[in-house]
Amino acid sequence: MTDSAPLLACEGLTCGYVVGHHEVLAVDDVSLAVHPGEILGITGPSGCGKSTTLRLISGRERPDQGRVRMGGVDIWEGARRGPRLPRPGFVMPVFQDPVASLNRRWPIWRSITEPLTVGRRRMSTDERRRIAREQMGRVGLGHLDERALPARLSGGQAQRVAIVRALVAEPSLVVADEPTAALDVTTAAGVTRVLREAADSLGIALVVVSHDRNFLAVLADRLVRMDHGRVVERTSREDLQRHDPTRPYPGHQTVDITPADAGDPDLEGRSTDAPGRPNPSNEELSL
Ligand SMILES: Nc1ncnc2c1ncn2[C@@H]1O[C@H](COP(=O)(O)OP(=O)(O)OP(=O)(O)O)[C@@H](O)[C@H]1O
Repeated sequence: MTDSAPLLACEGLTCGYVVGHHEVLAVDDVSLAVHPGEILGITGPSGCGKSTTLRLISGRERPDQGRVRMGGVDIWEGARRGPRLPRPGFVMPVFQDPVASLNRRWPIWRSITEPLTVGRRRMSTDERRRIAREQMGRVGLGHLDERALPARLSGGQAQRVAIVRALVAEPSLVVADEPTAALDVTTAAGVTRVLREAADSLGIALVVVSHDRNFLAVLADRLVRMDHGRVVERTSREDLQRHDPTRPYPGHQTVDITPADAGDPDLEGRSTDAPGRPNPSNEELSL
């Protein structure tokens, strides 16, 4: 893992918005990288630039300055309209509000398999329903009717559907913005296991934004903390887990925040030693 090239490498990302007569610098010189199978957490107070960073690194928004490279390719170099992703479905999003992220008029089989139809062969309804059922079974939703509408699902069920939808076309990168914020603790733990499994068994890289540092301490391999648009702290998983989670995090080890191509710890890969990683023992959750 440590020898692998970063799947996502961002350097010097800067993004501002004009609000009235002022410019808000939402993201200020952010550099980070993620490797296949790695989960990077981004945390920080409200308004510090987490969601904007996620939009920039997933190609949903163009930075004012800086580069976003996916699979070694600068996605904005020479781009006239949208980003030039390595392939369709290379990056998939998971949003905070799972029900709102699904088309409320579509049965869930249609939402789950919709990414499979983009730029690919036509698939019959029967085939799509079969695939949806198969995918649902893998995240503990095998008992649900794939013809149900999202309104029939609980928040946790809807988020699993949204995650399956994000994973079905085998993305290389999944970006998730507060994926458990709308869920209770138990449901959130199930969703956390599904995300971890996606990284471990499918080698998918994940970038997860959350204001909840304890949640990220369990899920992520590395954590960056942002404040006022900047990365102010980078923490390894080992450092996170050395700390008693029942107490607030004091100043744990702060490492350098130099640009990604100048010896950035983000580019040096993840640690494989992850003692506190949630154990995805539930077979149903296996992806
Ligand atoms: N489309 C936009 N237009 C104007 N200002 C924006 C826009 N998007 C973000 N901002 C501003 O940029 C700053 C960073 O916002 P962002 O949503 O990225 O922060 P955040 O850390 O995700 O916040 P939260 O945790 O509350 O969602 C904020 O001051 C916000 O008001």
